[in-house]
Amino acid sequence: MISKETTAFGILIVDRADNVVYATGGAENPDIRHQLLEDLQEKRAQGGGMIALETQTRVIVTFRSLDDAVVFFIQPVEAKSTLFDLVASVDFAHAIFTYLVENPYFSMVVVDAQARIRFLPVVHEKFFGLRHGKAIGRHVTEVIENSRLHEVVQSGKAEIGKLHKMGDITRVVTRIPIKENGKTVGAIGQLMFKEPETVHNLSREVNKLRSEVEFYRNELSGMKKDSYDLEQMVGDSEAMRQLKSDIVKVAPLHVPILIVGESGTGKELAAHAIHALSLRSKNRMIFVNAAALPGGLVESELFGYQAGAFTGAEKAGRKGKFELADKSSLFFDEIGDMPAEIQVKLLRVLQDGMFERVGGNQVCHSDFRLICASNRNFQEMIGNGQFRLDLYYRISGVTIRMPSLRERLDDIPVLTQTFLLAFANRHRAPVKRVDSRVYGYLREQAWPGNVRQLLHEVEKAAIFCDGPEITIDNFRLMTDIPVERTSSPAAASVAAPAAAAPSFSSHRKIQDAIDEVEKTMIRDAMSRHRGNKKKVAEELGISRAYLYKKLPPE
Ligand SMILES: Nc1ncnc2c1ncn2[C@@H]1O[C@H](COP(=O)(O)OP(=O)(O)OP(=O)(O)O)[C@@H](O)[C@H]1O
Repeated sequence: MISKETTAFGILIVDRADNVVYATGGAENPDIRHQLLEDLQEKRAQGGGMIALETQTRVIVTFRSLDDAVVFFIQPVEAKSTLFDLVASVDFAHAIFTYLVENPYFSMVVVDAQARIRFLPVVHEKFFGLRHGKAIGRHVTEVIENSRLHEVVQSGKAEIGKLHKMGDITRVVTRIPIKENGKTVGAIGQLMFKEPETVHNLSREVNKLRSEVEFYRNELSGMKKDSYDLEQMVGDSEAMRQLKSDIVKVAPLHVPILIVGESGTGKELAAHAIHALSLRSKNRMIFVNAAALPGGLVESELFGYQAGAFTGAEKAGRKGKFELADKSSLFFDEIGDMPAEIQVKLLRVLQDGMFERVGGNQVCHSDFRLICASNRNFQEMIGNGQFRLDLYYRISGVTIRMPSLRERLDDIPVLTQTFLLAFANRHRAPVKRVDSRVYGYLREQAWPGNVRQLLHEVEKAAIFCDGPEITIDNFRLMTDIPVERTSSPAAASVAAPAAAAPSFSSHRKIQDAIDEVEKTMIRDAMSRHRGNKKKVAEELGISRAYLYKKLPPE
């Protein structure tokens, strides 16, 4: 039977000859005493430590070996004590506690319920110029300038990350009330950051990230709302004015539109504008990239599938792109890259909007408005059997041709400024000015990658420009710009349905040389970017689909 005292706090002192010279409280418990007296030599050698003892009650013993004795402080803990678990399972727990109280970043000032200092780490004593132990028992306000630990003891409310000014020095601290059985028994003060600048830097970083998130959120919501309109298509040249006026005319009509033009001329932007100006604009435009359709899944992607159509299919079945585009627009990008076997499958749905889901036998109907885009030469493809003539008729109710940048050099200044403004917004940086000679220089370039390439060159120049003004020197990498790749792929701005693009046979011989240069450039860029196709396409100002076509089969 263990008496009340034997489970209480206790002290045990053992002299150099291993005799117990003092035992009180928990130290009178024979079980505890027996365990503490074991391996005394080892404990002396350790100098001090912590032990978790599992007797009838749980106790934590802290011991210290002095010159002439070993002193044990016994403290009973609750059955579910986390402290006990830590000390019992980590045999270097004592070292951890020492680290926590001695390391300047963790070390804490401890005050009791009367705000008297109970513990002040040595680093703090040195900082305040106090001799060791001199602060103990004094009211915290007498020792630490501007301390608020007494307020925290009073209020019982923590103060996290507060600035603490002591003379010329400002630090960031945390003050936490310590409670036992719901009562505030003291408080601890702890240093969080030596320099408040660290916090300012962190907070600046967080604000920057926040505004970037905000920016992308706005971008995204803009995309979701399909809020693209003609304003997104920057340019006031004659060619652009004509293009915009054509778009305004055809957008509200229920005719399929084919947008042709070289890579990077803004075909996708035009598709957005057409949708935004159409009567279907309140519904989301649905996208299909014909060049990126996964082989085995083309049909289910486009037409959807019936419940249980195949293994791995979603239980409830799934809508395909045509169904999703009901009462909206369906944008088929890179339609010229559509594999022949798929082309034939599109004929019916493009004729009357009727289709069947994969695995189903019910005929569905979708009221979609078709917008297609391609940088391919349809006349050539139709001529050599790569593209079906009947499909071409169905997609090209009206053909819109995007002017290349070379045909609208007057737009270079406004495009450059637009890109610089967007760049500055994105990076939260001031907008750079442009030396007027830059525009003349830019007009002289070949721009095979069109607006996309101009965009990339302007952004690169903004990165390389250290000052507030962009000069020709900042475009030095433009020596990399490849020679002109192709001629315009298609015909007049708004063409009659059957009007295919003009032939380019007169360019054939030059074309061979161009193809050769193109091959070399792609090969070099592939090796420079270690096969990263995205980067290669970006650098060369060509679309990824085009790049895939030009790469040798793997
Ligand atoms: N008139 C313009 N005003 C502002 N930005 C433009 C304009 N035309 C093109 N751009 C920009 O150039 C880049 C390429 O445009 P987009 O993707 O619409 O071209 P694309 O003709 O569809 O290219 P691809 O044939 O390679 O798919 C985009 O970043 C786009 O925002």
